[in-house]
Amino acid sequence: MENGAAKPVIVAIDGPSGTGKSSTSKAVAAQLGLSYLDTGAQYRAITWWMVTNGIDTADPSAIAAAAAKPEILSGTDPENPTITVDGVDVAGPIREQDVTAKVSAVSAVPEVRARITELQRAIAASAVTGIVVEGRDIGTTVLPDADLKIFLTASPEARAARRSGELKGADLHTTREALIRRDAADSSRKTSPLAKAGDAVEVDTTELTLQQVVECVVTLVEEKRAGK
Ligand SMILES: Nc1ncnc2c1ncn2[C@@H]1O[C@H](COP(=O)(O)OP(=O)(O)O)[C@@H](O)[C@H]1O
Ligand SMILES: Nc1ccn([C@@H]2O[C@H](COP(=O)(O)OP(=O)(O)O)[C@@H](O)[C@H]2O)c(=O)n1
Repeated sequence: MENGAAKPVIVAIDGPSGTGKSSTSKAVAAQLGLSYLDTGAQYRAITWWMVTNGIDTADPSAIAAAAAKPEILSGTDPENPTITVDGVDVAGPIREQDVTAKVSAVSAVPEVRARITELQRAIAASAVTGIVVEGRDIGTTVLPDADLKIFLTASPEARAARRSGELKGADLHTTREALIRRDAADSSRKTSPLAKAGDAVEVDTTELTLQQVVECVVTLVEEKRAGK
């Protein structure tokens, strides 16, 4: 664009657990001066609130009835992403095992998805230079008009090895089984399941370093901006 600021660029990055969405999205956003939104953290935050407030996460109607109650705020600086629920910093607790085990059940409830999707669209619309939004249904449902859609994949073995590395030596087999179970639940739910958008670029990260994946996505964004 000649005069004034460039049009904000919207990048959607989806894929199963451990494919590199968060690390790639943060690095791409930081490199390109864009905002960053981790939508998985929002679903984890609402799950944390349900657990903390004694809501039965196996009861979809109880979850639906409480879905509007917590106030979830996401900080979108890729160098320092933050997440609070009713003013409480939950960045640590939302990564705990109990929340991880329950998040797929909570995120499958349509009232939860409607609430969180609305938040995500408002955040994306207010990003001045643009935003990288990562999750499961960003390209298909949340931001179907995104300028660029990426779908990251990797073998279950690579994903489990990455996750158990993070969880400080957690058993590889158990981690792999838990990942596969969560992916199956996320892919088979009725409301906006984990899926590749028809116009998404698929990148298999199994044999790539994080740096290679970041370079690949940065190049794709730059090509889009140049109108290629
Ligand atoms: N291409 C890659 N090669 C090796 N490790 C990676 C790669 N991409 C990400 N990782 C590592 O794998 C772990 C999970 O990555 P993360 O970005 O959290 O995945 P996701 O957001 O898809 O669950 C992190 O420890 C990250 O540093
Ligand atoms: N856009 C999104 C993002 C996450 N989620 C849900 O939130 C969970 C946690 O997402 P996450 O990105 O933190 O997952 P991990 O990278 O920790 O595996 C997923 O397993 C989904 O159940 C979703 O339903 N839709």
